[in-house]
Amino acid sequence: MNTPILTVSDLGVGFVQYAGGLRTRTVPGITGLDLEVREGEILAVLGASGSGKTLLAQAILGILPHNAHVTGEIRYRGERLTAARRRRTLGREISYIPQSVTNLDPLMPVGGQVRIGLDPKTAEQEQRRLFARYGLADEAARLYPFELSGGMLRRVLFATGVRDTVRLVIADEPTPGLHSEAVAEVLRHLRELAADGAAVLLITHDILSAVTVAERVAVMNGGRLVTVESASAFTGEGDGLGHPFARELWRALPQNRFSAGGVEWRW
Ligand SMILES: Nc1ncnc2c1ncn2[C@@H]1O[C@H](COP(=O)(O)OP(=O)(O)OP(=O)(O)O)[C@@H](O)[C@H]1O
Ligand code: NI
Repeated sequence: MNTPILTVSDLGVGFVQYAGGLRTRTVPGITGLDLEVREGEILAVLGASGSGKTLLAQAILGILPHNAHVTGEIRYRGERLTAARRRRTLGREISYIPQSVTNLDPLMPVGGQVRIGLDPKTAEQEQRRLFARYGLADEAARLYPFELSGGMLRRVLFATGVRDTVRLVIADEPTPGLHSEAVAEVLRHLRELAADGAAVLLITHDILSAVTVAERVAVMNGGRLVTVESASAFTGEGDGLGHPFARELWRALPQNRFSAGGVEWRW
């Protein structure tokens, strides 16, 4: 059995809001969430907009907004992921592929952004290697983000996020707005990282990407983890899915609507 890389136990994220005067109230963002990702595995986290997926990523990375209050425990390779441990591991062993290309600096050529955090002696060479790995031309290193297409920017995000030493990859919606070939390419890159032994947490609301690339699919709704299903159960009419919510998601896909065993799907 592969070793657990990331273990999240009873995670809670709440937001402290002022309710008039000095009174505050806590609005829940994530409640009682448990999950584990093992080396070499892709776990997809699937959920509608606002279900708490990005909050989960931000909680792991320690980059939640200041008004957020976190409870529960996050372990990386068996040990608590404290602020000190994050400083040592983020960008080296733990890599983050953010939801938005606005995470790139608009005022800096992309080659320089890929070299950030690399050993200065070998940074240039390593950046070229990463560009080659992600199908970016050498000359693109001198370009600014606004000069690149959406698909190329996604590749730059991979090149900035991924290091040789990586053991945990957190990718937050790496495929929106991409045409199907570019989506397949992003998924292939995630598969490669898992094949190299990394644990991959793929956050997405695209059920087809999730079931194509992941081994297991965690379904979130309203800040809670509803169920973790085997990706292979998302097939046919979804009868192998353990939880009715997962079956409903699967059967609601346009291409599955008329295949629900002769039962007409409600519109
Ligand atoms: N700074 C904040 N203060 C208060 N509430 C917040 C804050 N940030 C996020 N939330 C709330 O937490 C909930 C979960 O947000 P989150 O960004 O994790 O959703 P998501 O599943 O990533 O959605 P999407 O698919 O749109 O990216 C949302 O209802 C959001 O309104
Ligand atoms: Ni999000």
